[in-house]
Amino acid sequence: IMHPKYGVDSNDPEHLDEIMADIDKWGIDIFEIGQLTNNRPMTTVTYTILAKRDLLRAFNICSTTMLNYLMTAEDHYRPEVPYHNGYHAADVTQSCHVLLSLPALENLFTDLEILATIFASCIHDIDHPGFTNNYFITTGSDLALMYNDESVLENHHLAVAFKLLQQTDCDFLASLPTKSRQILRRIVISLVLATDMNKHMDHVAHLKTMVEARKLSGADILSQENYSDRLLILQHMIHCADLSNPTKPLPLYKKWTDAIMEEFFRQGDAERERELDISPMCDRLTATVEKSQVGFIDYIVHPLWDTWAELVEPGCREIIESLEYNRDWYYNAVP
Ligand SMILES: O[C@@H](CN1CCOCC1)Cn1nccc1-c1ccc(OC(F)F)c(OC2CCCC2)c1
Ligand SMILES: [Zn+2]
Repeated sequence: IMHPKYGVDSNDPEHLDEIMADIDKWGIDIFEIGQLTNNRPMTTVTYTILAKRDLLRAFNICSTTMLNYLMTAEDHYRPEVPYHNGYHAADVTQSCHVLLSLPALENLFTDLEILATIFASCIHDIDHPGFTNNYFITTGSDLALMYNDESVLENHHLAVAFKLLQQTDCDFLASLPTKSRQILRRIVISLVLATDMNKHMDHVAHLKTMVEARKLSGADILSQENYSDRLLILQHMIHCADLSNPTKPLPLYKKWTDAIMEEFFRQGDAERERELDISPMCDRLTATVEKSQVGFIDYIVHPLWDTWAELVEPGCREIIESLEYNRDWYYNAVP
């Protein structure tokens, strides 16, 4: 059967054609894609990328099954959660798609590794409840009990995503040989676990070590890195994509900031209600949004992207410039 061009129907196909022409560009408007597809940004973006990269054909994936999985997965993101919903999933997936195409990474990854990265990105926050790992741990939730306080949400996202494959007509990996399924599962688990902010410092340190080692060995291009280095690069890539909001065009960045702050404030409201300590930046009565973004960029986002930029230079120059422009904008907006 034939499917719509981007996998989903649109109320304005011509306009969607225009927007989707930028699918390979940093700064595509994910919010507009959602408005044109009845809130299906994740399915639209992921299906388009997999089809464009010819991965559906490469792995003999049935389009109907792929779309069944993507729609079901997108239905398992919670629309009432301000930030961690299908729009964020679409954003991280499309950002990884652009990073995978950087010249320095050309011909480095296998099709299976690329499929795994796109799959991991689109499900990496599935069924996110809109509260942090720390909230579930300190409130002694069943989820923290289930995962022994270790990467609680990330383990949950993985379990939900793989469970959905067991639904009839959703197993888009059915035609993969068992060995490939096992390799893909291994990569997806490792990439989603890598999005745990607790792992941030280890990431940056580990990638810095690899970049330094390559400098010493004089290897000027990334080629045929060993498996563990390739996996490390993909882990860093999805983490960069997850923390890429401050590197996007300012109007988009501001929308992401409004969304995450509302999500954090709702957690702060719940903590106040339960007479718990209110987490940093979660108190809507005392928050300093602009100052927090400057700190977020200076201490977390810029150091992370600086390391990445060194690995893939000069592919990220514009992205870093956009980040530095945005940082100055928020710095000057501090009341
Ligand atoms: O929570 C963040 C890291 N923690 C580290 C410990 O201190 C508090 C912040 C990362 N993270 N994790 C999930 C979502 C986000 C996250 C994503 C986009 C964010 O801002 C903007 F780009 F939209 C964002 O901003 C928060 C509020 C002010 C500073 C950080 C957060
Ligand atoms: Zn995320």
